Amino acid sequence: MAAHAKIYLASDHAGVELRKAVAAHIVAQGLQVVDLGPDDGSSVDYPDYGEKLAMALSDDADARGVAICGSGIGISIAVNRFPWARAALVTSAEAARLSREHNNANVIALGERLISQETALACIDAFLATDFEGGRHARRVDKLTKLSP
Ligand SMILES: O=C(CO)[C@H](O)[C@H](O)[C@H](O)COP(=O)(O)O
Repeated sequence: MAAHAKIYLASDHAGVELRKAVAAHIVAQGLQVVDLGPDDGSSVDYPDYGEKLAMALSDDADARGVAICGSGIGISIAVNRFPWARAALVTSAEAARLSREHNNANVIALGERLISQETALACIDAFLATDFEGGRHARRVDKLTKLSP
């Protein structure tokens, strides 16, 4: 990942605690975080924060995103409504690594209610440290971009 790249974070109410832990973890590595909220655990709707995150990535090809809700499912569905987003919902560092190597994922989605903080941070580390492999995977990712009904 480019050293100057921004990492945007967003969650719903069920992802606030993990999002704050992820933010601190990334900042401690000297990387740039933009936290899109919400600030506290008052109930909000994941489509709204998925949209905020996707829109923040719309004109920044180097940027990455972290999307968190209770399961990671709702917010990953929301983010993937936007054609420039490739959000990967992962539960292991191995899956996070593959999401970068094979899928060039620009967003990692996590479920605060389903995985431990330790696993989540290991997923983040793998996601940030891994480059896209290109080659045959580039052909497939290009096809993803062109898919339409
Ligand atoms: O989208 C989800 C479930 O697939 C997320 O886990 C949400 O965070 C969850 O639905 C929120 O549920 P709550 O009962 O309103 O806290």
